[in-house]
Amino acid sequence: MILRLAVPVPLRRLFDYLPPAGLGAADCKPGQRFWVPFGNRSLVAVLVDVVDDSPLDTIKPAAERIDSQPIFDQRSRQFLQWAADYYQAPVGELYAAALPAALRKGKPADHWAEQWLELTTEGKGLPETALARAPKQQALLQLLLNRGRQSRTALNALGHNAPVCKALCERNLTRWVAGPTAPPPMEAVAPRSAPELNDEQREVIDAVASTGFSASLLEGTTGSGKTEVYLRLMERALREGNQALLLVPEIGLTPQTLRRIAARFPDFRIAALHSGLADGERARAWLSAASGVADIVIGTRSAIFTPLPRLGVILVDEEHDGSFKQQDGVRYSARDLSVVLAKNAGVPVLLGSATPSLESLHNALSGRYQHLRLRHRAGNARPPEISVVPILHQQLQEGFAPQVLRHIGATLQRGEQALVFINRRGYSPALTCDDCGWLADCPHCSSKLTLHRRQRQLRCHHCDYRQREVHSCPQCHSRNLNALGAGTERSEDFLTHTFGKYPVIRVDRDTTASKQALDRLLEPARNGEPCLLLGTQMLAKGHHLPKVTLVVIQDADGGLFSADFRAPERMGQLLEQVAGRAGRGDLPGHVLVQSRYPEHPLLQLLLNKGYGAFARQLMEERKIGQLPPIRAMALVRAECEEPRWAEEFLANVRDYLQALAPPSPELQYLGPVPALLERKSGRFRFYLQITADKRGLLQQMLAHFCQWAEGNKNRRLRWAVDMDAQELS
Ligand SMILES: Nc1ncnc2c1ncn2[C@@H]1O[C@H](COP(=O)(O)OP(=O)(O)OP(=O)(O)O)[C@@H](O)[C@H]1O
Ligand SMILES: [Zn+2]
Repeated sequence: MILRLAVPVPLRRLFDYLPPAGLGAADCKPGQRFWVPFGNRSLVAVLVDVVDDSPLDTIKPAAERIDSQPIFDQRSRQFLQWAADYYQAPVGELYAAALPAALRKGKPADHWAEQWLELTTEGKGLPETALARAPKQQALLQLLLNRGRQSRTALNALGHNAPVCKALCERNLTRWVAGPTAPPPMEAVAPRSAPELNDEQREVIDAVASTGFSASLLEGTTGSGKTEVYLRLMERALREGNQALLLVPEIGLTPQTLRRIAARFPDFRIAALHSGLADGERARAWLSAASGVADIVIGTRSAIFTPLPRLGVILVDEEHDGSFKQQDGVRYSARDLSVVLAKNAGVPVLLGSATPSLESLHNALSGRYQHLRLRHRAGNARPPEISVVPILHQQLQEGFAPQVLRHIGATLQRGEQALVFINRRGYSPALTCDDCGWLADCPHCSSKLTLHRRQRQLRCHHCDYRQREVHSCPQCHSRNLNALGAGTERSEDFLTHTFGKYPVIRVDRDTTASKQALDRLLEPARNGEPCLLLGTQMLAKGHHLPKVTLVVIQDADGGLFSADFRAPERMGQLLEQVAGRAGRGDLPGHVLVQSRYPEHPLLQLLLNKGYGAFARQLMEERKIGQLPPIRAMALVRAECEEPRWAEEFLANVRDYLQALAPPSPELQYLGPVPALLERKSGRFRFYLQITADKRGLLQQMLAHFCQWAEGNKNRRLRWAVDMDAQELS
């Protein structure tokens, strides 16, 4: 008997081992983890297959079995293999990416096994009122009758203490049994009932069949009640005894989101998977999902790889969000994989957004996905009114046009809230010397350092390099240093100075180190007091603040002239999402967009016709340029401290690939070219771009290439395949 294991090393194959000493065929099941010797290291590997024979002459035994039961079920193993093939990723690394850190490091799943309290036959048969004189015992009994067995963790969280459990056990009404991991308890919230659906929402829900595979894009304007649609579809799956998976963007998984869901589903077990959890809690949540105990699984990108044995529906919120694409290591798209998983599991998947990605829109317009729409805002809210404020020859104050400042003042005076969007954190994005022209550069990247005045630091936003703020020029010693341009800190100072009577709340990565911090910061805004919110894209998504009636976009021009063909799409999404924060309650909303190019046709289209028309125009341009999503695109990336090596390597790659498949109108090569950020963390970065009519051909070529390139012996050069690349940076 031979064990075939996925070992976390950068090689695209499985590895054969003998069973650990003392274990037989019946002890080794696919999906269990093992410690295996690899070179002179010991690694955590996952058993994928048990076979009779191996092509190898000498095979080492695995060192030790870690799990008594499999933790990856068959469907998740197939899914991971599929993803490894599609993204040209080493399958062992993909398994590692699927596991939470504590399990990746080899802690046995049994460590989180739980005790469960369940009813005995006597307990089940007890008349309703039998324990009326012991109300605590009665309450516990009722809970077990209504909701089935309960984990010790859940009972503690619900306030059913040990003596009460013991009393019921002594009466032989209940007993403790060993069972699977339960999700970490959530903070208690008051249950909330659902609003009545409007007609549009009902049509959308009816259009999604409850069983069998289907993929749908829900294109629903901001504030149209998409979340309500997700909740209803989840509810339907839960009532049928299935698990629901909700994927959210990285900044979308806030305590507020969790509370909203917990309030709707008090009777179901929720496992949240996100980076804010301690290792142990995250392992607990993951195992509770993998064993089928958790009913609802909410997570960011990597949650797509969690085994879900009872999966019944998948929902992807803000499907256009860039954080669904992993940008290093195994470069997968959780959004795209969600459709594959739904297909494998035979369940519906719904991708929702007010600003769908061109990829999903293309799939919807070509009929591959069902195209569902919510065109109106839910409740009484109306769409906001949008105006452009030209700023080219205007006398600006710290980047704000005078009429914009007047509008902000008037809004606050009416007792309403204003939101100012600035897509740059820190005080100023460039520090320069007025005498000699010196500019504060990152020593490791081809980028400038951002001044963070609060911390008295200069920081690189690409590699996180930090140094003390300087007050004289390191080159000519002049003290005439000039901070150019404004980030959130600088605007905060200015707006606080100008509108001092009202609280100014700055929301960016620096003020919201934890998810709880964001919640706390937004507290005054949720309470409805007049205040001024100021922040980066963290403010653009998901927040529902009915008193925000004015949204100011300080600089709309960022995406208009970039070398990245996706930049206008991202700009459009961001502007529409930010604008969508205005007027979500009963009060009408107004959006002011400052621009140096108010006549730019794309900006005009976006502001006058909305994102839908804008995106369809971009699609026409992609057709002309034969760019994604019309064609498939992959990048081969290479980076090295020695730029020549990376460039040479990619030139060889190009020769190799062209020998396999010569360029043609259907298959085009570009590069090697330097990445938009040419140097990062001391390494020079280049890519080779391949666009193809047929995804299958691209896949085949790249699979051959990976086998060839795995032999690359230059340890200082890193290379990677980026299938369906999202960024050219
Ligand atoms: N059928 C309904 N009747 C009344 N109010 C509703 C209904 N559906 C949703 N709402 C309310 O409308 C508001 C906006 O809904 P929700 O946050 O779900 O919108 P959304 O489409 O997800 O918005 P966005 O994409 O901008 O985040 C919420 O306060 C929600 O409770
Ligand atoms: Zn840097």
